[in-house]
Amino acid sequence: MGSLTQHKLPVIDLTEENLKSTSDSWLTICKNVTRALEEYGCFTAVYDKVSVDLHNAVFHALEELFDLPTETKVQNKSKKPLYGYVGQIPFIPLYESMGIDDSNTPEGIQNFTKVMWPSGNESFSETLLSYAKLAVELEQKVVKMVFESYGVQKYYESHTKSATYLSRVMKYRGPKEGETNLGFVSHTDKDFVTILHQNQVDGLKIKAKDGEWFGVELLPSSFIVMAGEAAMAWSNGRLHSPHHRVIINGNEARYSTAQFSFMREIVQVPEELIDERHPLQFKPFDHLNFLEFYNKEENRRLECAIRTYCGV
Ligand SMILES: O=C(O)CCC(=O)C(=O)O
Ligand SMILES: [Fe+2]
Repeated sequence: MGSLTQHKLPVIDLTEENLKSTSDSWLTICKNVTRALEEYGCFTAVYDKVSVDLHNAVFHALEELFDLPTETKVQNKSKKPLYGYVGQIPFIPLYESMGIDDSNTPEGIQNFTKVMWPSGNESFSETLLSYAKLAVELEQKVVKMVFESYGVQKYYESHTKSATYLSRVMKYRGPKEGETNLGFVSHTDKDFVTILHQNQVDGLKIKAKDGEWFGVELLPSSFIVMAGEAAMAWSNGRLHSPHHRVIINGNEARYSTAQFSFMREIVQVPEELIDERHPLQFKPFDHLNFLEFYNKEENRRLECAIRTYCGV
């Protein structure tokens, strides 16, 4: 049955220029951001710090990366669960991805680059690092806004210090005749906040709370900001971590980047977010241990892994 609601993802202008010139107060914008993350679990952020040139450079760099032989790409490995190469999976044949740990630091990028190009690739490293730093800025801006709107800004600094970033870079090739167009299966992110960006090929689908799936169209200056299960637990269930998947229509390859934030320190619900109307829903948890838990075969299909892991 079709729904009467035509969902459209909220679009929030987070450019410096808009934040300076809008008649809305800072707190109003913070509340709009938080409301979008409560209602849809994500929104489209307009953010022009990533120039069109940098956007183009990132996706050229990713074409060069994915053109490497599979034997090289599978060398992207990590001790951490879910951090390395993913691809060659029969039920999602279009999908391939690699993880760059600490992508916002020169060391993180270099560690990745030297595995892919043992003799170095300065332009790849520079491009990806510049991009990751700006994506982290966007993530931190959004997290600050959420903390302020909940009146818990006093925890913002320690939260930021605890955050580490993983960039997952992805390629979805166009489907061949008769092949599935499912790019990636429905899932929720397991991190705190994800920043998604893509080349000119759309494909991301979001599941609204009423169960309806809807598509997202993105410009080079727009990013999807999405709450992961860790943010949902931290907010004591206020923020929504949405199911999403990727469907590829047409033959053009889609490239995208997902920047995930993971916490080094124990994550816990601020006491300000617990009261009679909002009793504690999640015990304090270790983010990396949660990933280990989710990585186990028997836990991969849980409806809400974080609730099973540390729900009260
Ligand atoms: O490619 C995309 O737009 C989404 C990727 C995604 O959902 C993920 O890596 O968790
Ligand atoms: Fe995702």
